[in-house]
Amino acid sequence: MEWIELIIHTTTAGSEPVSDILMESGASGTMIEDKADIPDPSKPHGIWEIIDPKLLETMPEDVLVHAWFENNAQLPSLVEKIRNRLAELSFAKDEMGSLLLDTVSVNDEAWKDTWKKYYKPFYAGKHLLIKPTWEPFDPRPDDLVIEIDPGMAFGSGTHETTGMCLSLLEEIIKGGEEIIDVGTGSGILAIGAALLGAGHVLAIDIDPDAVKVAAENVQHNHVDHLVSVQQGNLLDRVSDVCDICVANIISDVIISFAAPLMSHIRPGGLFLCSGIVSVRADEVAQALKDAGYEILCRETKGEWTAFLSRRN
Ligand SMILES: C[S@@+](CC[C@H](N)C(=O)[O-])C[C@H]1O[C@@H](n2cnc3c(N)ncnc32)[C@H](O)[C@@H]1O
Repeated sequence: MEWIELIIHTTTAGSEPVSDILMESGASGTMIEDKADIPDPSKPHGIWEIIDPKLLETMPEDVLVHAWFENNAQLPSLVEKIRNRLAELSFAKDEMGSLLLDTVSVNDEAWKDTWKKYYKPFYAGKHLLIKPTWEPFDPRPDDLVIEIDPGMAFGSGTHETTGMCLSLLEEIIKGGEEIIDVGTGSGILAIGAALLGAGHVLAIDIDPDAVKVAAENVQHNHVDHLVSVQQGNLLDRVSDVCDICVANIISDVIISFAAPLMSHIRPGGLFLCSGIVSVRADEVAQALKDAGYEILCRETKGEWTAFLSRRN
């Protein structure tokens, strides 16, 4: 398969809106390259030790947003639409930078390696450390390390929607819960839940490639006795009932899935949903309330919203 990498030149202020345009256009992943994200190495900083000291010297002056798309017949018209949305963005907001768009062709192997260049260990929540499988790193004694190779699946942990789920899971898992992870992607949330003390996690994805990647990651993290991975459309072939359901999927799916999901959550159980573009958050909140959930918390990061709700 051939992949096309789009590179947009912008500013720190422009990086999130540009990244959101690319994700909403169907990018397999985005990566922001911004010098401002790198802590000053001369000052003591908890995470500097996990960043390559040479990184800063090699970084470009512009903020670059990289995004990867499968090369197919629709790509030229998609790139045109992205150009139009970037033009609208520069018109609507100041300080977005040049918004120049470069394209680079990359084959499957090169795509994997490109990702790897930017993917470094980082903390999501207080104790959850996301570590690419190939990166050496000495964790702190109380760290819970999720080793991930996302491959072609979504779920490196760098996306806001995943980050919000991980930190909320860290707050709500007390130990022994039965959990269903709908749209598991790389398996990152399922593995995190298992490390946090869940009794069992059922991880489901519609995409067979994601199921394969998730199963490999589950095995790599030695939680295969706690996590079962299976292919399926939402909970179509599932009869399990859980204490917590987590779903990092798009708004439309959450809206239509909230009511039927109820019968899979025990009374008093929790539904954690993410992947909601904030402009649609009120619509999702209404769907949750209409289905009978009580919203316990609403979190926003960048342009994204997550809800923690309870089945009463
Ligand atoms: C945004 S990714 C989330 C991946 C991971 N859980 C995370 O938080 O990073 C959404 C995942 O949902 C899966 N998905 C989309 N529609 C689905 C459906 N109807 N049933 C099951 N999985 C679905 C996609 O294949 C994708 O892997």
